[in-house]
Amino acid sequence: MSGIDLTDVVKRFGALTVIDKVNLKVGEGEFVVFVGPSGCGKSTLLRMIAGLEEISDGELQIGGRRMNETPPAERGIAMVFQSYALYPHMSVERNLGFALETARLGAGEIKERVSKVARFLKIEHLLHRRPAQLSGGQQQRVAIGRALVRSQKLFLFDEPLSNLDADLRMEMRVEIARIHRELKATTVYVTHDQLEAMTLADRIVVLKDGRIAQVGTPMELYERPASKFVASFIGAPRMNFLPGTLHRETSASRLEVMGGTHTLGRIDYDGEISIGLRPEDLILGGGEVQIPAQVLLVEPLGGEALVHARVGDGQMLVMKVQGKPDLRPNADITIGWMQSKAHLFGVDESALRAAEA
Ligand SMILES: Nc1ncnc2c1ncn2[C@@H]1O[C@H](COP(=O)(O)OP(=O)(O)OP(=O)(O)O)[C@@H](O)[C@H]1O
Repeated sequence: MSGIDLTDVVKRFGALTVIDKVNLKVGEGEFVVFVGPSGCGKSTLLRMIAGLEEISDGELQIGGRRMNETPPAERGIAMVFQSYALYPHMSVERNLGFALETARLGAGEIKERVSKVARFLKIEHLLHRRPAQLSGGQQQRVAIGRALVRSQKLFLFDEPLSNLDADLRMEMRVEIARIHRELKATTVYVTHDQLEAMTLADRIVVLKDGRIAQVGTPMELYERPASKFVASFIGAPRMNFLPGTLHRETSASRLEVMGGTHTLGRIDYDGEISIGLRPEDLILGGGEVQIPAQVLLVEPLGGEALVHARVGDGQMLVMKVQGKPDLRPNADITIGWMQSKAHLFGVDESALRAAEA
């Protein structure tokens, strides 16, 4: 039993509240990723689950048992940090087996478990090296191996890949996904990296100022962000925002944007809004709603390109298009979108939805 249950969990450092009544259930075997801006409390919350930070208020249960007062070593967790924290003077083999030595397992069993994990992570050929003789990716594999060797049911990762270059990050991301698929351990993972969050998570928890802004599957957060904050946080390049106005009428709403007026399904809201448009949902020279724009810059990315354009009185938009469009700076273009792809946010920044038909 390794599900996690956080109830009204609070963390204060002196007068500063950094985790503010968080409620969250992580199911057994689930992979949950914490994301949010720097300082929002991701690591603190993870460290509270690990027992490395005390819980000021509220309750933490793991596997249905209260853990607030339980020391880290007795929580049944394995943690992998950004800094690999390997022992520099020990071989990879001893680094992997050290926790088992301190748990007083016999030499035969330690050797067996270490070689099984080394085989699983494809680091058997490195067992006799010291950490300094390994690449960053290899060191991180050893750090993960050290967590695996203890056969815990709950894994906590704190930005484990952020010291690696882009290629290695991708390789290790695939590796972590494989480990989770095969071992099905409950996993909580903190990252800054969109791609890691979107590809690894069963559910993403978006934190803001020590509170949960939204919890959902990656696609739920991408397709139905609950607020402008979540919308701008999930997706790369970031969502564009244009100012607009909604007028509620008897059976429909009228949307004004950049001088044009459009009819939408009825939304129970009147007044100024922000229209959120993902770069990949903008259409060059098409769409139900179209606005004039001027090209600023085209960035070719290979199979696709980012077109930066100016609309209205100096507002900027980024559009993702397939191939390499033949557009010069200052060219006049039309940018459009389908109504169903526009995300509308009220002045309080929460998402506005059309009334169900
Ligand atoms: N020991 C401490 N004493 C006082 N304040 C702390 C302590 N540790 C963390 N904080 C504060 O708690 C808040 C949350 O920090 P935390 O490291 O959890 O954020 P984070 O979301 O993980 O940030 P980052 O993405 O930059 O790692 C920050 O405002 C931080 O300054």
